[in-house]
Amino acid sequence: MIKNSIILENVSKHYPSHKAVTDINFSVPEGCLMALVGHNGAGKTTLMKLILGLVQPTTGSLSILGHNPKDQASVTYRNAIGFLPENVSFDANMTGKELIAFYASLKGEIKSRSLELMDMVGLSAALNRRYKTYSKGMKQRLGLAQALLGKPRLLLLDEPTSGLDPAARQHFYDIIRDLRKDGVTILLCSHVLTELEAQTDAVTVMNSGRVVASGSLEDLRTQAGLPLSLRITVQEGMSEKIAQPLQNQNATITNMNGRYLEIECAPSSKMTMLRHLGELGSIVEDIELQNTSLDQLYAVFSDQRGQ
Ligand SMILES: Nc1ncnc2c1ncn2[C@@H]1O[C@H](COP(=O)(O)OP(=O)(O)OP(=O)(O)O)[C@@H](O)[C@H]1O
Repeated sequence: MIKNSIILENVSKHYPSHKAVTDINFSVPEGCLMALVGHNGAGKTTLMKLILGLVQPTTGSLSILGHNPKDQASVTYRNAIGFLPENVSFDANMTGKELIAFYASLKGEIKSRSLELMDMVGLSAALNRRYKTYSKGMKQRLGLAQALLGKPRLLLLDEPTSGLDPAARQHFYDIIRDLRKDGVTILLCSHVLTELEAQTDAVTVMNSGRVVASGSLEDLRTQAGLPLSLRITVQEGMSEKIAQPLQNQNATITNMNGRYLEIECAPSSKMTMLRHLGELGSIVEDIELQNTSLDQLYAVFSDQRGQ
């Protein structure tokens, strides 16, 4: 049976001045990477705070690694949670080595492991430099090393790649992949949808404090109902000849020249369309299926108000 590391049932957090999140339902299976996306102020950080037990829900219930964050009697499970906040900040005058040693001692982690983590995030050469001399990307990487102390089973990462250059981003996702191989569950907030697309198992889209869509990219593509795009390469001069038969199959031609046709069709008629193209034999030289990107899906769902 699939175990869920995070379960939220009808969770709301209403402040006197603002309804931060309303009636949230979603779960994250063990070992899954769930991306949480939404406009500024959509409620993503509030959800993370609820999961961490830093704020209590106005209504609804949460189960985090099998525990209710409200339950003060079972705080030890929190050692299995790592958190990287959006704006990491540490004591400016301490060195990286001193800082990681301090957080390691709080988590009961041995010193050698903290140095191993600093090496993993590429900060070995900066161990003896003061935090205030670190670049934004280095600060972020120190934050990640801190979040990984104590071998967490659940990681909450709020905009983890902000300030990282492309190589450091790549390195960050390499670390994430290794953690996932070990079964770590990850909830990651980000505005950088293009880089998330290849990394996530599932996406939850929030808008105005509500979940407007949640599921795998495939689920979201189905829910969005956007047409499927195909780019077809044909023998020179043959595009016009096959345009009409394709239109007869309910395809819409969006672009065409002698060698190429771009068409859109309903996702449900994908196989019919592919079979039809197969029957055209050697006229068709190549077919490229263009999946709806997370950016396009986000545009669809973020325009919707919560359900
Ligand atoms: N303690 C609070 N009291 C009142 N309103 C709050 C409080 N905390 C958050 N809010 C409001 O709740 C809404 C959701 O905030 P939250 O920080 O969760 O959004 P977010 O999706 O993380 O945004 P961002 O992407 O900008 O970080 C915002 O309108 C915010 O002003």
